[in-house]
Amino acid sequence: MPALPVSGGDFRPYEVEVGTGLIASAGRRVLPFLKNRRTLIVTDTHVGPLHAVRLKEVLEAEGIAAQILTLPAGEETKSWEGLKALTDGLVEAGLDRKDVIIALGGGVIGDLTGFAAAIYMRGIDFVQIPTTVLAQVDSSVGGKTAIDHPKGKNLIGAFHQPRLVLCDLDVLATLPAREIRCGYAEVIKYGLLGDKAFFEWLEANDQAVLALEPTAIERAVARSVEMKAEIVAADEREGGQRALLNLGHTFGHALEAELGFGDTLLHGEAVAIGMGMAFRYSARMGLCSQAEADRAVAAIAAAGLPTQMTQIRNAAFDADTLIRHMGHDKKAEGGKLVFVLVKGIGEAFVAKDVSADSIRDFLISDGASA
Ligand SMILES: NC(=O)c1ccc[n+]([C@@H]2O[C@H](COP(=O)([O-])OP(=O)(O)OC[C@H]3O[C@@H](n4cnc5c(N)ncnc54)[C@H](O)[C@@H]3O)[C@@H](O)[C@H]2O)c1
Ligand SMILES: O=C(O)C(=O)C[C@@H](O)[C@H](O)[C@H](O)COP(=O)(O)O
Ligand SMILES: [Zn+2]
Repeated sequence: MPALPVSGGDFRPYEVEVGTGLIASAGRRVLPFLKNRRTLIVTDTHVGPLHAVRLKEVLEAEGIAAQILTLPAGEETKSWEGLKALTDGLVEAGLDRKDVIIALGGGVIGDLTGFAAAIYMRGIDFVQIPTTVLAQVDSSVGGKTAIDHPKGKNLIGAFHQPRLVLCDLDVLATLPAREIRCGYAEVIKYGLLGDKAFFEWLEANDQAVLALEPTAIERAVARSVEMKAEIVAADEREGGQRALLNLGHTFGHALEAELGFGDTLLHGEAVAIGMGMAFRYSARMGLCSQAEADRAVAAIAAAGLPTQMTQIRNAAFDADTLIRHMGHDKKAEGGKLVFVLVKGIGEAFVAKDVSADSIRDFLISDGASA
């Protein structure tokens, strides 16, 4: 399929390639961006043994000197410690401003490498080779890079767009089923926030997407990237409509923060629950019909994703503690919470007039403790 452009915004345009055999031809594809014919591949301990050596060989066959830096797999690496290890590695590798780093991994490696690229020598280029469904459909595109802070998700970061994104569908074959479901949460998010026809296609094809059937996964990734590219081009810095990509995230990030950013609750699962909550809250407030909310929740659950915080653990989450976490949400303005709510499936909007009391009442009705 033709490359998808991310262009039209106030940033240097770039392309997202979606297809098979992209790592096999990565040397030729990244070469135009490498002035020094050398690079550092940043990966993690799961992806490295599976895909990094092959990428290095492909690059070397094109005359590109490639080193590999492997960081521990998992959300914990999106931290000051992970950033220190990576920036130390960049210094040790002697990379200069004309060099390009390659992020080979999921959203953790992509967000961390993008942030390191944004600050190393005040900014060098990077290429994204996302290896999870989630990273292909969401995190590799759009230039949000960050690490987590114990108080909140992605609190330390920068906008820094990649030069190129290669979404090689072949690498998804080694992905655990739980991670495929996490990626699906961000895929269905696009339908829920702004494309009811895509949502309906997903309702009918969810199992084919989850089974990575070639035409289904290609369509799911391509449509997601297309929607993200359009929104990012219109509003790179989230002054307005980019916030729609945050559907489910105010609730989801609060749950992630409360659980300490480990693997008890993965980001995609948190977003799945958060979207369930956003639809239930919207229905409770009379903004959307109960039938639409039930349909959205049923479609998320049909993919084997959780939709309620009561599914995470037996002990109830404390409503006020969750609201405190929400206070660290980057959408909050002057201490007021901002939520992405819905009028129906495919009709998300940004709500700035949400009272903390109504959220508290909702959280308690949804399983939190008072
Ligand atoms: N920047 C953005 O716009 C954006 C968007 C969405 C999510 N995110 C961030 O992305 C992160 C989540 O990303 P993720 O879900 O990709 O998690 P991840 O990077 O932790 O990857 C998930 C797991 O799969 C493993 N893995 C990755 N590719 C594999 C492969 N091909 N085969 C086998 N194992 C593989 C990883 O080692 C890890 O254990 C979160 O930190 C989230 O905040 C950022
Ligand atoms: O690209 C965006 O914009 C998003 O909101 C995509 C989200 O899926 C992603 O999780 C993002 O990292 C959240 O951003 P944050 O600004 O809420 O930390
Ligand atoms: Zn997300």
